[in-house]
Amino acid sequence: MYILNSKQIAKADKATINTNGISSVDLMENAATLCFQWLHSRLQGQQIKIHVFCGIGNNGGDGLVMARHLHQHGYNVSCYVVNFSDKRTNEFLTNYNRLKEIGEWPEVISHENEFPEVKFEDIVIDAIFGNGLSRKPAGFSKKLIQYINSTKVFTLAIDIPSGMYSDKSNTDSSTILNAGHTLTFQCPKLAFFLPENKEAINTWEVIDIGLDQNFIETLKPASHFIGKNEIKPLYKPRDKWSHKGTFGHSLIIGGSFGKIGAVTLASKAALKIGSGLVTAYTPKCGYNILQIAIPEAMVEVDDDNALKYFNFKTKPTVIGIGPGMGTSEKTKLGFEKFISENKTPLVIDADAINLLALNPNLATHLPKNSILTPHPKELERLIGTWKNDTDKIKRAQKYSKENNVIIVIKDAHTIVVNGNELFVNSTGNQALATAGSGDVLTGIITGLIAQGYENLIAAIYGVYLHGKTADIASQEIGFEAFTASTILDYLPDAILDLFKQEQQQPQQTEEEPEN
Ligand SMILES: NC(=O)C1=CN([C@@H]2O[C@H](COP(=O)(O)OP(=O)(O)OC[C@H]3O[C@@H](n4cnc5c(N)ncnc54)[C@H](OP(=O)(O)O)[C@@H]3O)[C@@H](O)[C@H]2O)[C@@H](O)CC1
Ligand SMILES: Nc1ncnc2c1ncn2[C@@H]1O[C@H](COP(=O)(O)OP(=O)(O)O)[C@@H](O)[C@H]1O
Ligand SMILES: [K+]
Repeated sequence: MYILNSKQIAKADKATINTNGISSVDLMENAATLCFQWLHSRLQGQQIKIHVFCGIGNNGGDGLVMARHLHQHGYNVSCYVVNFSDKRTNEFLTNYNRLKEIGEWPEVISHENEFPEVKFEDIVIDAIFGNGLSRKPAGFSKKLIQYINSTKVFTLAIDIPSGMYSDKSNTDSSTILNAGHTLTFQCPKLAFFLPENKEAINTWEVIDIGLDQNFIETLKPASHFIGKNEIKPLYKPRDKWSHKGTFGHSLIIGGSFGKIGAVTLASKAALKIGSGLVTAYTPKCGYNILQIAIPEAMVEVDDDNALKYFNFKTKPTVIGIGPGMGTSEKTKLGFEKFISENKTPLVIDADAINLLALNPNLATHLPKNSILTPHPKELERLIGTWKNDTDKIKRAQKYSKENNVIIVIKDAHTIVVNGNELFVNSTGNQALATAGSGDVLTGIITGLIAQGYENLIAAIYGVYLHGKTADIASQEIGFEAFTASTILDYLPDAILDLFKQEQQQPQQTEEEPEN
């Protein structure tokens, strides 16, 4: 599914109206009615006080439509116009009149003295600012957002929490409404996945308002939300006559004294995802550990307690390098020599990223489409300190383009960056916040490339499956007891799940609407 930016959404709105013979007011009526139905199916007429705060643009228009339906269904609702400007859109005015026609006059709020009392047990519908936000809220609209936030009331945001831009940073979180749930139109917004918005975005789901898909294709959107529908077609079925040689040879380079576990986990993961052969290349101190821990793997050794020579004999299909490797001087020198001579596809993680960051010229030697898998701290070493999360993405895109590499920005929402393209992962949860889970990801991606998955696909697919293990396992064992080894245990379930029930609407809510 595409992630459209605010300009693309506005264009798609216009194109749908122009070519599909639907008026803008009808598009709004459909969109907002779906939002009303979402709430109605949950409340079933309960007399909870509902406050609908409407701006003066089309987001406000949505709020007015919802207020009308809520009144007509007998809810206890108060509707307010947040009068931050004299401009009103036609669709707003049409729905303002429709509300008046049923005898309901919205209250106009033009000053902070006019804020209604909002109680914790009420419900707020946030239709103040939507996709047309052009600057951060100020004055009494900012105060209103802060007031609503201070009540901790449940807030249903329409399209996007007010004060949040869909595709760029508003780093002043005090000007963003904290939504309990967001009903977003047509597609998820990039802002939902940025750590800086973690207070404002909680659960969300997409409301399909039927924008013209053919037109959206012509926009060639560069950002994608990766769910099961996107992943399933990537799966490569195995031929009956295939043999271990068909599925490539992964070489995992890493480990140092006290950190052989990292290379062990990555090697196991490469095997478990289906690499035909796996060799671990590690310091001598790792030999017995690896041979005992993984009977399926071969082991080659380097110097005593840390890597130095990087002179393995294996001829691998792909190399995963970095887990547990350390950054000692001898390892650094050996690594630099290795990178400047190596031509084999690479997955670069952990200390290999740290060493790359220490010597930026090395990146020019990386084979095209090498994959880097930094966690936030490693990313900062690589691309420098960012001002905000959109700056972070821009810097990663620049690094990716300059060096022809793919960057996997690991986080609660992992984003795969390939030049301008972004692939936002939909799976994973806080169970993965455990030592070694990144090492396992390195092994998974390496093992996928060994089997013939293209590098970009291996990164997207690997990140999805890695997260999926946590989604499945946490239903059965919770978060705490999940360890990096649990990822390996649940990889079979994650793969088989691709062929189970069809994907539902992308959403981050646990319940389905009742009919
Ligand atoms: N048919 C359709 O198109 C459909 C659209 N839909 C709905 O429309 C929404 C987009 O509507 P929209 O474009 O009218 O923008 P919206 O966010 O309501 O307000 C813009 C107004 O706010 C103003 N403004 C901005 N920032 C400000 C600030 N900080 N402080 C003060 N003022 C500020 C801005 O002023 P300006 O920037 O021009 O100075 C302008 O007057 C979209 O999110 C969805 O909910 C759905 O119904 C589906 C069908
Ligand atoms: N809260 C979270 N939600 C989802 N995924 C997470 C969360 N915390 C961590 N992860 C995932 O776990 C992995 C952690 O990687 P990393 O920090 O490199 O671990 P390690 O160095 O211990 O191997 C990444 O894939 C990251 O996306
Ligand atoms: K809103």
